[in-house]
Amino acid sequence: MSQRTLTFVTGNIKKLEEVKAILGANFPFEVTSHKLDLPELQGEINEVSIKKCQEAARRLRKSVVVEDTCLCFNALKGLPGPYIKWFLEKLEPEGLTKLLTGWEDKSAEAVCTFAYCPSGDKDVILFQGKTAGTIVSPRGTRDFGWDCVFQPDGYNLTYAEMPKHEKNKISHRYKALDKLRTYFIQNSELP
Ligand SMILES: O=P(O)(O)OP(=O)(O)OP(=O)(O)OC[C@H]1O[C@@H](n2cnc3c(O)ncnc32)[C@H](O)[C@@H]1O
Ligand SMILES: [Mg+2]
Repeated sequence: MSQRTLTFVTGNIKKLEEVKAILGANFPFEVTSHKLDLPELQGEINEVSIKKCQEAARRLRKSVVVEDTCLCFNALKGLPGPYIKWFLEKLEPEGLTKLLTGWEDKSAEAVCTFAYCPSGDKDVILFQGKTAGTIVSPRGTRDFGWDCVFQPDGYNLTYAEMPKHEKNKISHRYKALDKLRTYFIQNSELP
């Protein structure tokens, strides 16, 4: 019997790896990916995800899942937030740490938002997960975004120093996918 598929639209291979590892074999849908670097509008976190999802569904003409990840510094009232990609690209991980030099508060929140746009439907369903942590000087591997500067609360290791399966048990992405998984198991006739 062929398994139903869920199309995850992303230009980021590391995200896709984590999504597959976290959902694992028991997820009732096969996750296939479509590489598309979508335009990301400015706005609040949920708004960015909703627009991104609608655009992906419009372009591919089918139901899709997209994901947007934010890194929010509390001292900066949530910035860089959805703009973290561009901050990271220009400043590199060292620069992210330096951004907080003038502030005592180094706390931050990693926020992951999956958005599901059922085919032909304007309504977008969001699944969000948050993990609190501290911004530190870079430590660990450099293979995924800002992992080397984010130390989750309760750990002495940055995400980049943790084995992948440890990160995947506590991460912002894990928490969001847990909600998405529950939804798709309860609505297994979708998409
Ligand atoms: O095509 P999409 O899915 O949008 O992929 P992207 O790489 O553009 O990703 P975002 O727009 O969500 O921007 C988030 C930025 O944060 C990085 N990032 C996302 N998840 C991360 C994680 O779990 N750990 C570290 N960096 C992460 C990612 O590499 C980007 O630089
Ligand atoms: Mg993006």
